[in-house]
Amino acid sequence: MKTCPLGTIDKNIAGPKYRVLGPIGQGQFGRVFCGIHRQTGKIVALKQLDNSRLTTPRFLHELNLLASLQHPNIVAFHTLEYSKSGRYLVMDYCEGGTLRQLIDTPGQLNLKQSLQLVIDVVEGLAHAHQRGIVHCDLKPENVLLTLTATGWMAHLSDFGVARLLAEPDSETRRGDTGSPAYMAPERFYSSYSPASDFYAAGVLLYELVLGHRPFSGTPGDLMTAHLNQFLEIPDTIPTVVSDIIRQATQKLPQKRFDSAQSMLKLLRLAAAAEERPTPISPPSELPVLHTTALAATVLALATDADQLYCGLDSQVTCQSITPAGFDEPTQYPITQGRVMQMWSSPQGLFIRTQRATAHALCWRPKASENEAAQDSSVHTLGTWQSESLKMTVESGGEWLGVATESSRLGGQCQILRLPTLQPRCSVAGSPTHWLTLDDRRGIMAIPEAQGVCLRLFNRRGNTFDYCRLPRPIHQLIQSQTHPYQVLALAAEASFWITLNPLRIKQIALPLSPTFGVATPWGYLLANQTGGVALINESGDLLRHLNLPVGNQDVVSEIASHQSQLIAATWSGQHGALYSFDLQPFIQ
Ligand SMILES: Nc1ncnc2c1ncn2[C@@H]1O[C@H](COP(=O)(O)OP(=O)(O)OP(=O)(O)O)[C@@H](O)[C@H]1O
Repeated sequence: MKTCPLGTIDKNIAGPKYRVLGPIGQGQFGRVFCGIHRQTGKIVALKQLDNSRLTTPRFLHELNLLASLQHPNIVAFHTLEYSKSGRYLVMDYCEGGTLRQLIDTPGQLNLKQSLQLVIDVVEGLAHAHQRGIVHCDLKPENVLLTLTATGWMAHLSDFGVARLLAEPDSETRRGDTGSPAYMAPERFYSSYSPASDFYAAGVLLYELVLGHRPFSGTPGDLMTAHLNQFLEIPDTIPTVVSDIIRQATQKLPQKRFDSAQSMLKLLRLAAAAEERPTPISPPSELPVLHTTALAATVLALATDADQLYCGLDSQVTCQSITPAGFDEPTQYPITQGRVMQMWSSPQGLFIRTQRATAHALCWRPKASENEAAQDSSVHTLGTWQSESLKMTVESGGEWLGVATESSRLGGQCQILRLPTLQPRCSVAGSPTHWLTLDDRRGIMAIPEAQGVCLRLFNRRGNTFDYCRLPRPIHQLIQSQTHPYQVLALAAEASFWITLNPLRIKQIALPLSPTFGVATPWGYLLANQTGGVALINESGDLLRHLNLPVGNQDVVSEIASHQSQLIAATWSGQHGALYSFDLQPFIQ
């Protein structure tokens, strides 16, 4: 067992060509891993095929079917790998997880997006049916998701139960039945046809639109319901959508859609007619805990266990946060230019400043126990000349990342040890954003024609392209509790990303955030007009809130302190520092 870059598992488990990054799931026939092709850097799914649980005929059956199917809406099968630990199917990796996970996160899909996912599914079915293959086990667990510029794209997976239309009867009775909650009536009698898949697609559409399945109970209850009960569809659902569900779920197969194309035609009509935005519940107003007047705009905010630091033009103020509000501030003049960014860390406060093309990093070391906080002074650690410079300080305060742009050399990123600035490694590239994840690895966002590529780099300066996001991002935030979890803020939606193994969630937000900070319970996002969104550690939207700031006020920075949100506002002449209690909203 060796330590692999993103966790502690045997990275050679799937043979020499692939390095395993982490386990992603457990199927009936073995574990599924996220892996990377060592030579090309392509991320793949490695599906282990446990010899004891998967008989050779069953295995050859799935393999044959998979190899004959190549379509954008079917998870692509690449090859079969043999290693000491067994056989592995190598498949395209779907970073969005399963449709089941998306359905179980409320508020992520509107009707148009749900229809688009069912269109994807039926496109995949159309391809399989053309090749004489009936899936026979369509359900949200067997639909995997990838990210595209327009949202989620669905891919059919798991053809383990699939049948060939021309299969003789004896071969079809292998005991693989499918999932009763989505099974067409004839499937309970071992009969099947493409219409059986349309039935399951109708149940899937019902579940996506209404948030629950039409029938529940034991397998026996489900069989009785599918054979005898009609689906009840509320009047609130647009007629064109309820007509599709009704026709797809007719009890007699011959009364359902006669082909995938005829179902697709109606689904596309319904999606084109559906332009309603997702309803957004009105935000709750946050009660103010404390407020203090400010004479200048706050350009940067940071907090530690009991202090609040405000970067105000060419000075930093430091004040205690007490139950009664903010104490009188102590001022530290900064001689290197304007304060642009601050990081609070166990080593003290780091301050990035800028004057024209001159950039500097200043440091106010943490006061030792017998030294009064105001005794510690601010030192300049280093200066850089560059048109543009991006800096990042690792949360432990041990590593500094500096990305500079040179017309001759292109982009160059350096990792330096803090506070000595002793070089650790350098990485080529011009990231728009980057983070040092720990003392061994970091992540950078490299702009591409459409969106960004997230590139990992290690302490030796090696890089590999890890995943792509379909939209440009304007901030990358590292989680406080999981170093390999990040939130990427983008217009319209943000992305919650875990890196070991790779998993991406697109979070539909009620606001376009300008500011974001990590907290012990998740992430705190805000825009300039006082809209706030709370995201939990799993990447789910907890609450949409509003700061009761004046009409003329613009939020210029935010910070978090325990369960408080601290916000600085500026109206052009006056400013204020507010604190708000988030406790009731994060439980
Ligand atoms: N290509 C893939 N990309 C990303 N994740 C995948 C991929 N294939 C499988 N997974 C993940 O692994 C889990 C298990 O997949 P698998 O297909 O083995 O199990 P299953 O759906 O229970 O199927 P089976 O009935 O064959 O056991 C899935 O739920 C999914 O989370």
